[in-house]
Amino acid sequence: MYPIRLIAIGKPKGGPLRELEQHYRTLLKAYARLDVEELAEGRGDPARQLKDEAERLRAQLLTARCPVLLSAEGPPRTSEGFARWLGTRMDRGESLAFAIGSSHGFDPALKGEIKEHLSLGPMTFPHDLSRVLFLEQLYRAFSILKGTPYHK
Ligand SMILES: C[S@@+](CC[C@H](N)C(=O)[O-])C[C@H]1O[C@@H](n2cnc3c(N)ncnc32)[C@H](O)[C@@H]1O
Repeated sequence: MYPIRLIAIGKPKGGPLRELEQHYRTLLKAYARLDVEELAEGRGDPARQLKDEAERLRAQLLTARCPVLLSAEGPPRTSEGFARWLGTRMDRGESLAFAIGSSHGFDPALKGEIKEHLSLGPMTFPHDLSRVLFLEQLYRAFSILKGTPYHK
C-alpha cells in the first residue's frame, strides 16, 4: 500500500459529504495507506490567518518529497494525466502530501514555495467538497493505473 497524506485545514461538517468521503476512503484502502490530517483554521484577519495556517502546513508538507497544494489555479490536468503523474511519483518512491486550504485558500508565500499545484477544475469548490472530489480522483487514478473497469 502506497502511503499518501492529505492535510486539510478545517474539519468537514457531518452529513452526505462526510459519508461520501468515508466511501472513497474505504475504496482507497485497496491501493493506498491514506492518512488524513486536519489542522485548525488560523485566527485573526485573513492575512494573519493564512500566515498562521502556512506555518503549520509547512511543518507537515515539507517533510514530504513531493508536497502538493490543491488549488483551482493549478494547471488543468485530465484524470489520465493525474494517474500518469501519480504513477511516476510512486515509481520513484516519492512521499506524497496533498493539502487543501481554508476558506481563504493558501498564503501567497506558501503558494510560491510549493511548486506542485493540483487543480480539480477552474471553478472554486468548498473545502469539504474538494476533499471528496480529490479522493474520488485519487481512487480513479489508481483504477486507471491498475486497469480496473471503474474508469471508462
Ligand atoms: C473555498 S476554497 C478557497 C477559496 C479561496 N478563495 C482560494 O483562493 O483558494 C477551499 C480550498 O478548497 C480547495 N479547492 C477549491 N476549489 C478547488 C479546485 N477547483 N481545485 C483544487 N482545489 C480546490 C483548495 O485547496 C482551497 O484552498
